[in-house]
Amino acid sequence: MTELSIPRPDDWHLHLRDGAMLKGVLPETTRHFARAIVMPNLVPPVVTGAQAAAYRDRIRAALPPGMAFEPLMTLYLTEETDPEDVAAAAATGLVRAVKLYPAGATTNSASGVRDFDKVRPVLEKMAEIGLPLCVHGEVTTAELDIFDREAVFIDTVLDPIRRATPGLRVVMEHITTKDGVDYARAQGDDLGATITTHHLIINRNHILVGGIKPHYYCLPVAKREIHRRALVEAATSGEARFFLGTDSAPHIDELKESACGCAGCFTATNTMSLLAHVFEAEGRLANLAAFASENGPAFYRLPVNTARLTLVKTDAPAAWPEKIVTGAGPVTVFNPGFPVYWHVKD
Ligand SMILES: NC(=O)N[C@@H](CC(=O)O)C(=O)O
Ligand SMILES: [Zn+2]
Ligand SMILES: [Zn+2]
Repeated sequence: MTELSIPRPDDWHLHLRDGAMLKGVLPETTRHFARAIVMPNLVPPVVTGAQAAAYRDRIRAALPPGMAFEPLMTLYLTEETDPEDVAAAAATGLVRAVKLYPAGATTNSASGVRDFDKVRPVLEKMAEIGLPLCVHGEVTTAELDIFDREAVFIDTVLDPIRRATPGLRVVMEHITTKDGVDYARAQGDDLGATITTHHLIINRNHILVGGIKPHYYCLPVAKREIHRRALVEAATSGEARFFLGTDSAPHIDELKESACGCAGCFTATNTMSLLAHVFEAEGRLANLAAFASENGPAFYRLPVNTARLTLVKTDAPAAWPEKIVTGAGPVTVFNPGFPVYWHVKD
């Protein structure tokens, strides 16, 4: 097949940041995606309904002229979050999910949750109203090996939270392990899991072999090849519980290429080309629509987009800029390290 038409995709996990960075990276997403679940880990974080409304307005103001794009807002769960504020923000459709960051787990997560008993009333309210909880699933215990943090989180935090809060709808964000895939598959339809573009392409060798590659460093960190294979198999399976969340997370080069480089891969620009490549290599191009365009809306109880996106395979490799120039500084686009022949038709 050399041409593939799918419903316009959505990104169910995206970092847009704010200010000059927002302005610079937003067109990279809106070019291909109709909607995105926008992560709330700004500094300071988006905690209240009023802050989410103000952030949504800043995103709308930064949109390229004439561009239709719907930001789906999230709230950053803190130990002080007010269940009534969450419910009010969800009732108007402003807020589509609440994000749980264990304190210290990732970029800008210092205000995250330490004591899960403190957020129990919010979780119970969310279960009542059907509002999904999006979870960064890594424990932060200092002694625990960074490659084991997701698997241990599932057993010691995620599963107990779900058992204690019947009816709570949960999205395991950016799963990176076979353990995550297996756990997701064993649950009912109240659990979904997003998979990023880059975790379908890199394993931990890509970060470390032949010199350290800061642009491949993200959290959760890429794992062994058996885990990448499990993610590819899950993403391309067409199963309803797995959907695309790019976790495209821009950081300026200066902060990535540093003695203490920060976590995040920027994939908004070339995600659709990369996904078509991965799905074709599995012989599962027919399931790309499910993963990128259909399963996410079904989980979030939203309609599939009526507009469409066409991908074309050509003899010449697809080209994209090595870096996006933003007012905050240059942001390096994720480089898969191999040529990709699929590109999005204008
Ligand atoms: N994924 C990352 O490596 N970084 C994200 C945070 C996150 O999603 O954990 C970021 O905000 O930069
Ligand atoms: Zn995360
Ligand atoms: Zn993220």
